[in-house]
Amino acid sequence: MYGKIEKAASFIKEKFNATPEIGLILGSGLGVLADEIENAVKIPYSEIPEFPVSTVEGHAGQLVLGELSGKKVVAMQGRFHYYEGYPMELVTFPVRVMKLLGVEKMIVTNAAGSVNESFVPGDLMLITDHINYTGTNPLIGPNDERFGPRFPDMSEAYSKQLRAKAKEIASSLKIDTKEGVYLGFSGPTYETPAEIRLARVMGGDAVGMSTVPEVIIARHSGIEVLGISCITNMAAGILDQPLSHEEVIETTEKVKSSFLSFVKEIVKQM
Ligand SMILES: Nc1nc2ncn(CCNC(CO)CO)c2c(=O)[nH]1
Repeated sequence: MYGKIEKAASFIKEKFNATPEIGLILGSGLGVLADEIENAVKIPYSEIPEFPVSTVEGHAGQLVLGELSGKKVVAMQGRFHYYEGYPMELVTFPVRVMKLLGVEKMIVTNAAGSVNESFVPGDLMLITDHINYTGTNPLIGPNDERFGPRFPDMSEAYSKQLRAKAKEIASSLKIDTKEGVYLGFSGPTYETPAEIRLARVMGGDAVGMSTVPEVIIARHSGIEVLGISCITNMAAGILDQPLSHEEVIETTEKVKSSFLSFVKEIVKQM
C-alpha cells in the first residue's frame, strides 16, 4: 500500500510544486469551500493513480490544491464513504496521500444528523470526540510503522487547541457553534429510532456515515485534526419524519456563507 500512496503523492507533486500545510475534507454539500481556493490546481480523482472515485451526489470528486486565506492547502472536494463499498484502506487513502504531501493539520467537515435535541438543523458543531460505530477500523491489518504505531493513542483525536481557536473565531464572527460527540455509523441506511436511542445512551450528539475512518488514519499519522459537523436534520425518531439526502444538501446550502467565512478564518489563523 505504501508504494501506491507514494505513486499518488508523486503524481500530485508534479502538478502542484508547493507543500500544502493544511488538508481539508469537505462533506456532503460543503465542497463549495474548495471553490474559494486561489491559484487552484484541480485534479479529478479519476486522474490520480490508485485513487477511488466519488459516487455520491454532493461530492464533486476532485482534489483542489492552492491558497486559501494565505495558506497552502489541499482539499478533497468530495470524499469516499465505507457505504459506497470501498474498503476502509481506500476510504482513507487520500489522508495518507495528504500526509506524504506534507499536511500536518486537517479540518474534517461533514453533514450530520442531530441526536442532541438542543441542536437544530443549520448548527455548526465542533467535534470534541467520536465514537467508532462503523463496525470496523481502518487500521485493522498489518501496521506500517512509517505512518504510525500499532496501537495509536486516541485520547485527543480532535485537537483541543484548534477547537479553542475555532471557538474564539466563531464568537468574533458571531457564529453560534455547538460542541459534541460525533458517532459514526457505516451507513448507507439512516439510523432507526432505536439506533438513535442507542447513540444517545452512548453519549453521541450527532450521527453520520463518514469522518471516523479519516480521523483515525489522520491521528495515526500524527496529523492534528479539527472536526466540524454541519447539522442538517434531526436524527430519526426525534421529529418522527422520514430523512432524505435532498434535505441534507438543502440545509448545507442554507449555512454555506457562515460555514465558508468560519472555515476560511480558521485556516487563516491555523
Ligand atoms: N439523521 C441523519 N442525518 C444526517 N445528515 C447527514 N448525514 C450524514 C450522511 N450523509 C449521507 C446521506 O445523506 C451522504 O454521505 C446524516 C446521517 O447519517 N443521519
